[in-house]
Amino acid sequence: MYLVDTIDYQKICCIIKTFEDNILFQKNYHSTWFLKSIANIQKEKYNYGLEVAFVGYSNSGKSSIINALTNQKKLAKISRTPGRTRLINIFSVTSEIRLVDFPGYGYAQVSRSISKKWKEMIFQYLNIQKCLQGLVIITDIRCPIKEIDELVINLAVSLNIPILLLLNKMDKVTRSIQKSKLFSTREKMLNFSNNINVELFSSFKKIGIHKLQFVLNNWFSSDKKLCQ
Ligand SMILES: Nc1nc2c(ncn2[C@@H]2O[C@H](COP(=O)(O)OP(=O)(O)OP(=O)(O)O)[C@@H](O)[C@H]2O)c(=O)[nH]1
Ligand SMILES: [Mg+2]
Repeated sequence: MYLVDTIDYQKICCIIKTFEDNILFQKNYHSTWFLKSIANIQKEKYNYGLEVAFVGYSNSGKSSIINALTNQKKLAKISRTPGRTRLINIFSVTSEIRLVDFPGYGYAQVSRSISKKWKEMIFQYLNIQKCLQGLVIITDIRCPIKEIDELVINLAVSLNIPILLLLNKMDKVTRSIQKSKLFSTREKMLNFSNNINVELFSSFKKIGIHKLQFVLNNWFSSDKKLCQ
């Protein structure tokens, strides 16, 4: 009897804590501010606090998702022209917590050497960034998962970096396509790991924001050690 009570008490405390974290961070995401743009991850590596990176193919909607999450229209620059984000843009949620918006990988109109540099930057970043708590990979729901996405997923899995894969622009397809794409992508991700979270998202319709916040809150949870 006593044991059952203890377990219930622990469960309740855990639920309250998750709830508090969500309330706390929901406010904080909205007051996120631009910290700086950097061109070279090696030189400017942050070695304090916690961060989450947003990566994906050019034009998949990385910057729009950061704007939707923070409920700000112009925090991250968005553009119809792929390849708009050319530097790594870092945003601060608090003095210890950062969101990192990467240039999109793989776009034909950006010269091959620049595109190659951006890819290398992401691989380098994943390998060296000790503050990284998780990786949000963004794809356009209408496009197949690209080989470069798979390479990034493989590397993140091998480094034990948690992944959230967002199928963005869900507003562009019918409900049945949304469902089947979600199902098939979840199936596909099992080939990499059984721990990859896949969700639908639309920054236009503001769908999926709460799930995104929930995952980020977990990654940023106060139990995690700040890197120093
Ligand atoms: N329909 C629809 N369009 C979207 C959505 N999210 C982003 N877009 C559009 O997609 C285009 C690219 O958005 P960005 O946020 O700049 O994409 P990005 O991945 O940051 O692009 P790069 O920085 O160039 O790699 C813009 O025209 C956005 O308005 C969405 O949920 N639905
Ligand atoms: Mg961008």
